[in-house]
Amino acid sequence: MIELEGLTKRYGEKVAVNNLTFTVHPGIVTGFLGPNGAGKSTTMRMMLGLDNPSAGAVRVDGMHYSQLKDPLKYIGALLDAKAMHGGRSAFNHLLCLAQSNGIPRGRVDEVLDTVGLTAVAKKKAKGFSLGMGQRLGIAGALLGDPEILMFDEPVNGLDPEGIHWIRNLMKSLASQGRTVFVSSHLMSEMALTADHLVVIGQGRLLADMTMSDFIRQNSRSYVKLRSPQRERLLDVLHEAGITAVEAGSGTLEVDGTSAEQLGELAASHQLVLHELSPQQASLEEAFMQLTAESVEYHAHSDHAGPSAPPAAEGWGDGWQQRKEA
Ligand SMILES: Nc1ncnc2c1ncn2[C@@H]1O[C@H](COP(=O)(O)OP(=O)(O)OP(=O)(O)O)[C@@H](O)[C@H]1O
Repeated sequence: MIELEGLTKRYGEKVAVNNLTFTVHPGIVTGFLGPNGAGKSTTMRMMLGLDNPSAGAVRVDGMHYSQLKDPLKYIGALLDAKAMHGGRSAFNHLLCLAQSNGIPRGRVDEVLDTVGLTAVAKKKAKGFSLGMGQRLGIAGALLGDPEILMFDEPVNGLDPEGIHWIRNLMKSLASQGRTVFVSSHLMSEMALTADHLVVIGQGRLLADMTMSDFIRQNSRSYVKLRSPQRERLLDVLHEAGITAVEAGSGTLEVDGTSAEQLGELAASHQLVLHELSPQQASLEEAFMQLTAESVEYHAHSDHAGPSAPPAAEGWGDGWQQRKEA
């Protein structure tokens, strides 16, 4: 596992990472999320001993990175896929890494095969596409057969087949009992891959919980109801002390009561329902709700009126209005 304790990084006045304490556990994929500039890369660099913390510590299997003998056998990482000697072939790049970490030569062919680069193993890395570079970086991470893997934006530049491949790779690494820690801005992808989430904003820890708890706690869940006996249904709900909000097109929305309870209530009054559907926000909506206040860099649309909110805050405002309705 990886343990962070009070991890802090200051660049002059700027506190890039602010007193982060959390543990990344084995056997699951942990997603690492945060808006641009939140401090994800800085945190990952400190986890790998590439940057020194201003305060606090990171332990990998109970040790500091610098104490690990042949670190690639403990922790494999993809941080910046372009950070390699472009003049070397893919094979030679991996061979150099293997030789400097006491890893057998035969492992190079194995990882090239795993990432699908065997056919271009002798080609120079500088001629590689972004996606091929990502695959080579992933091969480097897998080289030492480590128990801990860290990937910073691993699907960057990959085509849909490549994205599918990396998703399955991460899940299978976790199912083998390894610790998998991955950052990504692609929320739909993260929702499909991660079991657990660590979310930071402006360097601070905002959430450390399972994917389902995160979505539940940071979004509005409600039940959508439609009935040809709408007025009667409204009366029944009112009598039961349940508040329903009219959402247009004859649809009602109810907070705080389960679909099961609503269905049974309707049935006990012999009311016909055309729709009874629990609604849950997506990871993206939950993420934007939680991080709206810690987004540093807002995009402003030229077409939006002066009173239009920044894109990242739009959902939050709308949600508040709906919640209050
Ligand atoms: N070497 C540095 N010197 C000064 N400031 C830095 C340095 N490295 C990072 N920062 C600042 O620290 C903050 C965190 O940056 P970091 O790259 O860790 O964020 P991030 O979450 O990885 O962002 P992104 O999602 O955009 O990649 C940013 O405000 C950044 O400008």
